[in-house]
Amino acid sequence: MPSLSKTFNLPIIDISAFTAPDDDGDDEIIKNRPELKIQTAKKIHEACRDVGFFYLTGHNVPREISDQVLNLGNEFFQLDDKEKMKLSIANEDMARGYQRLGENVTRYQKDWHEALDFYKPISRDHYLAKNNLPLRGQNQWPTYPTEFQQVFERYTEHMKELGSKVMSAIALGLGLEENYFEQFLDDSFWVMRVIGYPPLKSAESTNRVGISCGEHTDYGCLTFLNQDSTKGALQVQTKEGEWINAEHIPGTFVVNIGDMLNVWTNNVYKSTLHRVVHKENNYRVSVPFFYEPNFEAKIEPLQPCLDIDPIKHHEPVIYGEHLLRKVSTNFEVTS
Ligand SMILES: O=C(O)CCC(=O)C(=O)O
Ligand SMILES: [Fe+2]
Repeated sequence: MPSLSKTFNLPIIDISAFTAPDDDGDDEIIKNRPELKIQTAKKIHEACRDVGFFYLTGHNVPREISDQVLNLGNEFFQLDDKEKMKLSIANEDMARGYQRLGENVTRYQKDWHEALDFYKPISRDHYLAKNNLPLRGQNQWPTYPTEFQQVFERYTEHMKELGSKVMSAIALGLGLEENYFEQFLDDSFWVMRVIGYPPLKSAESTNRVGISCGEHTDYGCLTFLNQDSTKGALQVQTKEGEWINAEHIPGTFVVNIGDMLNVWTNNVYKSTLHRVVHKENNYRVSVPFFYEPNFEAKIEPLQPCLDIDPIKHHEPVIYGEHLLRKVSTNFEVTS
């Protein structure tokens, strides 16, 4: 039976206790930082436990740059197909690069979006390169718009910094030392997708199309979604199985947790199902940044979570192996 979709307010959490620089002049934060950190960590803990999704403010990523990445993404997708296909994932490693409409699949249905994917660059002696595996290649940067690479690389630095701050808050919220996760994240195998969504109605005569992006959980650690102002596109499933809209709120990121945090917390935190159903007439752009563990990181249930429930609900996972399994089922490439 189809579920209803309605607008619902996901928690909005201010992370400035973790992000505000010591010299930014906000005396209130500087004076009360330890206490504010604990309050913030508690809010994040509750959001991760209860919904797995929240909005983030106070993140210190300049608005100008998060708007710019959306605009540059939009400009790129307006190029003609021939130009875009010059960056096809088939040129490289079947993961880094451009995927045209319908090339992404979720549960055997084509997703109605096109995308450009970037991953952490790797060296020639990386395990992936030596074993000729997917992800072994180089990122394929568009030459037009000309400032694309430079802006997205700056954005990546901001997002890695933010990812590590949110993970400090998560560590505190779980009763761990603030820097606990650093050992697993200091060489984060991040992923950044630039996604373009034509209206869903443009897919009507195409075979096996599902929705704009089929329902899924994210497979890593934390996702920071930068979405344009299109209404009603991103939907999140509540514990009750109802689909609610995660509308654009200017100046925020939508943050959700991925499967690795579900393993780390032995199911205390949920990686929540979400999907995109873009019914408006405009061309929608979103840029999710996936802040992920190191490729070699071994993820297994954490002691504070086992103190609550000693039954281990997950076997240890090596993040890179998990990633390769996921990447190999994502695309259906036709020439
Ligand atoms: O475009 C969006 O709003 C969400 C995309 C998404 O969930 C994903 O790429 O994992
Ligand atoms: Fe997602």
